Amino acid sequence: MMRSKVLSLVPRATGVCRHMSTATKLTTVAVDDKTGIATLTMNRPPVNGLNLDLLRDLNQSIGEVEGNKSRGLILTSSNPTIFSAGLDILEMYKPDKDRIREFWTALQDVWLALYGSSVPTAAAINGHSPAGGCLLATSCEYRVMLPKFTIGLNETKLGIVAPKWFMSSFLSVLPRREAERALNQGRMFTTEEALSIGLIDEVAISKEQALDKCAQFIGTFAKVNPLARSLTKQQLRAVELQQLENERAQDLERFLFFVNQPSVQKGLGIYLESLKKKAKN
Ligand SMILES: CCCCCCCCCCC/C=C/C(=O)SCCNC(=O)CCNC(=O)[C@H](O)C(C)(C)COP(=O)(O)OP(=O)(O)OC[C@H]1O[C@@H](n2cnc3c(N)ncnc32)[C@H](O)[C@@H]1OP(=O)(O)O
Repeated sequence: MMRSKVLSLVPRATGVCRHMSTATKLTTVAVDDKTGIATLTMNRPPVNGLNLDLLRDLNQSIGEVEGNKSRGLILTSSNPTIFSAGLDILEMYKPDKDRIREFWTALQDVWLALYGSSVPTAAAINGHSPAGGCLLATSCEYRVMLPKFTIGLNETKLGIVAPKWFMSSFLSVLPRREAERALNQGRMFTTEEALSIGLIDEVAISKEQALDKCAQFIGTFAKVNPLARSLTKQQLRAVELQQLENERAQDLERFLFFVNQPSVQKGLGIYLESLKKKAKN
């Protein structure tokens, strides 16, 4: 059955996959007709850096999945080695004063939509997932990761501070003691370390297997009343969601104040240079 504007038909392992009405270019949504599960793929080369445009497209795609009665949402990346490199540092370095407000507001929107999503969510982490990438993954209810990649909130290593709501997602997955130590250290975990600490739920040997495992997780809710499940999830997550809703404006001002500090700008500039030098070598 056609559930939205269909742009193309692409066969997948589980069923016929319908590409939905994503007029956007940096994300795609494909709904499997057999399972009813939507796969949301980030596609912003080279590293899925979360800039304003990708954040806007993520918002639109999450909204689309919420609206099209999908049974669940799997978040993944089209890049074979990077889930997301986190926030695009170019948005924060020597920022345009209007754009950076829109950027942070769009990031808040993405977190509220994903962490608060009414459908079951899972991340197929098919590559590195630092900082904002880890935020996206930990906002989902389940995580499956491929071997030999890294994940974590490395902000302190960059001389920046993860906001409270980044920490909320992290704390919804890790025990407090582990989360506190990792956040203070800015620690990046290998896939194997992430599994042993509980930051991810499973390891998969391929992206296909990761998507299947995510679909299996979402399938575990098949016999659960959807309204009861979604109200339960929303109650469990309500405190953190409400806190950001209540403090959105202050959170934005705190971010702007912090990011515009000369020492923070200097640190971001040095970090960007080091990334570029690494890319050249
Ligand atoms: C009191 C409370 C106050 C609170 C105030 C709030 C304060 C601010 C909070 C901000 C929170 C920030 C969250 C973030 O997400 S910051 C971003 C963190 N991300 C990283 O550290 C990742 C950096 N990248 C990497 O480690 C690697 O690139 C990666 C492992 C992802 C991939 O490696 P690979 O070797 O495959 O690719 P390259 O390193 O060669 O990169 C290719 C090009 O992409 C550029 N790049 C990479 N990452 C970023 C990025 N995050 N932003 C912008 N650009 C990025 C890299 O420079 C290369 O570019 P060129 O090809 O032009 O050289």
